[in-house]
Amino acid sequence: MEKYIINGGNRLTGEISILGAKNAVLPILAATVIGGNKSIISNIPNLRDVEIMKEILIALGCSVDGTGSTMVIDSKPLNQIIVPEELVREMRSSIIFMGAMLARTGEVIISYPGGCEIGPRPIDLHLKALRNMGAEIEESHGHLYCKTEGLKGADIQLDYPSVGATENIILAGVTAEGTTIIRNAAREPEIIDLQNYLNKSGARISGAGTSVITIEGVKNLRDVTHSIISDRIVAGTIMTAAAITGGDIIINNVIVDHVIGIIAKMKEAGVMIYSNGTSMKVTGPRRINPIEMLQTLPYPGFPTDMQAQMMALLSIANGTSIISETVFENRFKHAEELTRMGANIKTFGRVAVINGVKELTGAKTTAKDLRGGAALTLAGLVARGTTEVYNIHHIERGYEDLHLMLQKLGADIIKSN
Ligand SMILES: CC(=O)N[C@H]1[C@@H](OP(=O)(O)OP(=O)(O)OC[C@H]2O[C@@H](n3ccc(=O)[nH]c3=O)[C@H](O)[C@@H]2O)O[C@H](CO)[C@@H](O)[C@@H]1O
Ligand SMILES: C=C(OP(=O)(O)O)C(=O)O
Repeated sequence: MEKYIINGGNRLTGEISILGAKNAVLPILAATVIGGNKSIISNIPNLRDVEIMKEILIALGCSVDGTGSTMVIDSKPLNQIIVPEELVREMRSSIIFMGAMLARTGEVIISYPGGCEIGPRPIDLHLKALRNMGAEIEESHGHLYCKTEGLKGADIQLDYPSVGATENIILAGVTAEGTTIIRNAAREPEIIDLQNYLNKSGARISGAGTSVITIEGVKNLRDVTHSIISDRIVAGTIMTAAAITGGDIIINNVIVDHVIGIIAKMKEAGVMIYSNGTSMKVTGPRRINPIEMLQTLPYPGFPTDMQAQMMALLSIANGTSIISETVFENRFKHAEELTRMGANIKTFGRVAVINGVKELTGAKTTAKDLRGGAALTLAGLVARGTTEVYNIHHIERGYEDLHLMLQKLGADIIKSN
């Protein structure tokens, strides 16, 4: 089983460039099946989740080609309606094939999605919306049998601005008859990237990035070339690496607008940040300030995907911080692991109280999920002695060679068997 071994204490300095966003590329790859067209997608990070998406596309009959960070997908030869269960169970984003395949073939058999265990993660909002659009969905033994005689535009009010449900509805609406309106839609930047990709191929979508999205159904999609936006959560993770080590890092190829919520909280913690559109200089203070209240919220609120990393940072703050996790029910598994490293953290349901300690000490820890694993790695950078992070396959779902990025910035970290 692969692990990271980190000898803490190095101040991280240097320059790094951020790659494409996992949460943007995954729904876009699912969307490539809709048109029976060719999509050339660039700036794709090399991640386990991307690999699984690729395997699903191939299993559905699509041709998938390309080198390095560019993928060429031709969905014309698609000839299957079953999305393989063992792949669907690997990650959450596989559920986006439901909307995409209903749009393409009017039929799909898919199981309940897997992914990080950070709460129950139901898909009721997806199912309700797709049923409203004319899909018949039967659930049996963990499988969803979905069929439609033809999707129809609908006016959909989401009870919660779910990212995945918003994406599924957009995809179902692309070639549906008439107009689909999503109210209380998720406003994440990755939704805008999905809209941009689809519109380049001839879809007629507007409003992504706001809470009302309108999709006018079209008959056909054409070939398309698209470059994925950079990953705001990887950028935030590297910002935390600078902050936690008292380092000084220039982060390039970041869309600063997408990390404003993260910058605000980092500044509260005493981190110095200078930015100019696509670059940031992040300098950690001598001692981190506590944050009175950090609450995770749908975008543009503070991202839940940065909560664990911030907890690692605040564990060495000069005082007490409170984190309230409002998005997922069970996303504090890293707290117990950080405690092994000397952190003083108490959790009460969805609230964590972090009493900052002067120093963390190296320990054997286990990544329980993707961002929790990143948080342990960050803590290891500053801990006295050696930290081992096990189960790094979780981390590799969302970070391309995190250890190499950190090595480049001066960290003493290796990946080992
Ligand atoms: C691949 C991807 O883009 N993943 C992101 C996406 O996940 P994902 O799309 O799964 O997140 P959602 O926005 O759908 O989920 C947010 C909350 O809504 C609940 N919910 C969701 C759908 C539903 O039908 N019913 C329901 O109750 C979920 O259980 C959760 O508590 O957004 C999350 C919230 O920003 C991020 O943490 C994930 O990194
Ligand atoms: C929870 C995450 O991803 P997913 O929705 O793919 O599990 C994440 O990126 O932190």
